[in-house]
Amino acid sequence: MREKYLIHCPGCGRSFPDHYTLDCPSGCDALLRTVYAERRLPLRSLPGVFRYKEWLPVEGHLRVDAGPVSYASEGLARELGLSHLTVTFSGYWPERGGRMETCSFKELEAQPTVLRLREKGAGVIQVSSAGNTGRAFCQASALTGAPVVVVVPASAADRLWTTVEPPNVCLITVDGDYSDSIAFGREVCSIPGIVPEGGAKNVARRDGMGTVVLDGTLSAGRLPDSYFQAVGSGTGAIAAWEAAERLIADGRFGTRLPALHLSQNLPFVPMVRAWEAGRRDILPAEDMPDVEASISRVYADVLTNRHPPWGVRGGVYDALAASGGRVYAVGNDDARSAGRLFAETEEIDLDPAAAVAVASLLRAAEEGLVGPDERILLNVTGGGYARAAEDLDRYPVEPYLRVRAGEAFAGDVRDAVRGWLSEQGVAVRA
Ligand SMILES: Cc1ncc(COP(=O)(O)O)c(C=O)c1O
Repeated sequence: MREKYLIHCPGCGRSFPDHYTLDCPSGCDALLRTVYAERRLPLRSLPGVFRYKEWLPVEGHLRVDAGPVSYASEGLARELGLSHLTVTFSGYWPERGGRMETCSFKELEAQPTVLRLREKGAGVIQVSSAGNTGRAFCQASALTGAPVVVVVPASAADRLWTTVEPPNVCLITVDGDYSDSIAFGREVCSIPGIVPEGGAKNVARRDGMGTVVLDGTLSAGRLPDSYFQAVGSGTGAIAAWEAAERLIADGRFGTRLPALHLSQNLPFVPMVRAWEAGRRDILPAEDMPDVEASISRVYADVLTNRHPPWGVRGGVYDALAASGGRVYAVGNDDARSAGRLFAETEEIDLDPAAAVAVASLLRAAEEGLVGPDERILLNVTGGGYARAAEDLDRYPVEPYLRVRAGEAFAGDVRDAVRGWLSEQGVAVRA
């Protein structure tokens, strides 16, 4: 039987079967990609994101309604003088079919990732997050029963909730920032049986996010000329580029890559600075000066990733270069007023990150960086929190362990996580 997909390394050119593979076995510094046997996108009559199952690295599917929804904008499009604006919305908006109950596109990543891991029998997944990603994985855990270890800064713990109970989550809060949580999460993965979710390296995350471009393109009938998104790690932007390449190879939707228009929130804009300086490297002193202070001042704090996959082969720099893209540094006031404008014209509330993307579109339209008749895809990466609060139950995820920044992952702390793992029926070696 032919394989549904293979993993391909753009570094050495080798292709191989997937064993939940995150890195090239030859050690190449490149993001691995999936290559699907089906070149033409077949659609499945399945719910949510699994409609695009043939281009997801999974065999089965989950019975979950959460997927991207796309529509031709009228209100915002009129306001901006754009004749072909497609909005692809990830969040809770039942009137439009939006059923992502944790309200962000991180559910597009979490569902195929949890399923891929289960199918490959790779172990229990570990996720470090500042909020939306962790919440999406808690929800995936609650829906599937899959055990998940989530590490977050203590200040973000109240962002972790689900709309169904109970998630099977070992929540560890770290009394420090997002970087401390990432460092602690790495140590947790030293326990055999716990595997890192892999971030941008994980093809299930990228292909899940790439469904935004699939959905927006099918809705509009052809590939967009321009694609707008706010970026923190930029994984969604890489995913958009890869999905667009697949649609070009499909042959039915156009031949040109959409230009990526990527935005970050001032004053923390490392990718904007590195791009404007024409650099493949992010230099902390130049691109992230006063890092703690600037992170504390942004409106959309989910965009404050200090280690984005920028210069790696197949990363964000390459995606911008290949597509002839642009970057935008958006101030808090502009983001807030763009969020209000969206709520007035489209009638749904936005995640602050999505408001940053809308602000970049406003600027592009005002400055003529996009033409009035261009076909535009706006990736609204999160929203509908107010709507969800009216309709849905909310179950907070309680911390299982609380640790200090820099605390060693040893002794009682390590034993506690091992104890939790064995409760899940995972064999834990000494
Ligand atoms: C709502 C929302 N939009 C955009 C982003 C940026 O995504 P990425 O970090 O993959 O670039 C995030 C990241 O958490 C997010 O939660």
